[in-house]
Amino acid sequence: MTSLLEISGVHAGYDKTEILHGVSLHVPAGGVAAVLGHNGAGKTTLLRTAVGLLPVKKGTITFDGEEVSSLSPHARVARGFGYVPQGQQSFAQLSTRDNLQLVADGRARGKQLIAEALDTFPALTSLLDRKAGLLSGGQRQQLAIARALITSPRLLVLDEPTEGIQPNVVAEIEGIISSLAQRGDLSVLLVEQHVGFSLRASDVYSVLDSGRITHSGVSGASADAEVSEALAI
Ligand SMILES: Nc1ncnc2c1ncn2[C@@H]1O[C@H](COP(=O)(O)OP(=O)(O)OP(=O)(O)O)[C@@H](O)[C@H]1O
Repeated sequence: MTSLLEISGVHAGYDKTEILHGVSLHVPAGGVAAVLGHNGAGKTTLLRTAVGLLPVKKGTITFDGEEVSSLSPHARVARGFGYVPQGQQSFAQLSTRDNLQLVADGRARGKQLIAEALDTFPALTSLLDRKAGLLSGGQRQQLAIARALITSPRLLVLDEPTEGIQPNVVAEIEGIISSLAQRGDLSVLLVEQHVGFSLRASDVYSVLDSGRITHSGVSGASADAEVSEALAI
């Protein structure tokens, strides 16, 4: 598998505090890469650096063969980055429909893109008139991913999509991520704390510990023991 995203020896952080100390990983084209790690390991910092919200101090980020390390977040979105931050963010006072419409506005195939997003998340169809702030955590997460899909990303960057979500809905989100990855035209960089979920939904994994990748490899049930040991769980 060729890589869509290559992160090579990246150092990054906040002002004078370096959080990532030379992180390297790749997202296979049409595949899913999972990043696992404890709270505070630097997972969100890594995603924010990947999408351009934090500067790369050293190292490179390459997207589809082009170095994007110093491109703005906007320029990365234009190339096909879609970012779903932690916390299922959407406009709480707006309806589900308006939350989708806001992203679709101005896009040539806006209507069709909304229809496709609703095909992926049929549960949202009956919630179109409900304010986003009244949706459950799982429904809000679906809305957040649906909003990102309307931008037709080539790379979907997901930060802990199961955080704060009931176990039965976790399985649903897992199924959706797996089916998105089957489309072939979409790659996913996924940060997750659930080991089983991450290894089932991904093709490759990396374990991040204190800003360094300590373990990485091909996902699957056989990786479970190594990852659990790496995370000491
Ligand atoms: N805006 C900030 N300014 C300074 N330090 C920060 C900032 N945001 C996060 N940090 C620090 O960076 C480190 C990594 O945080 P980060 O949020 O990337 O970890 P994480 O692995 O995503 O954790 P979690 O699973 O809890 O979300 C932590 O020590 C955190 O305190």
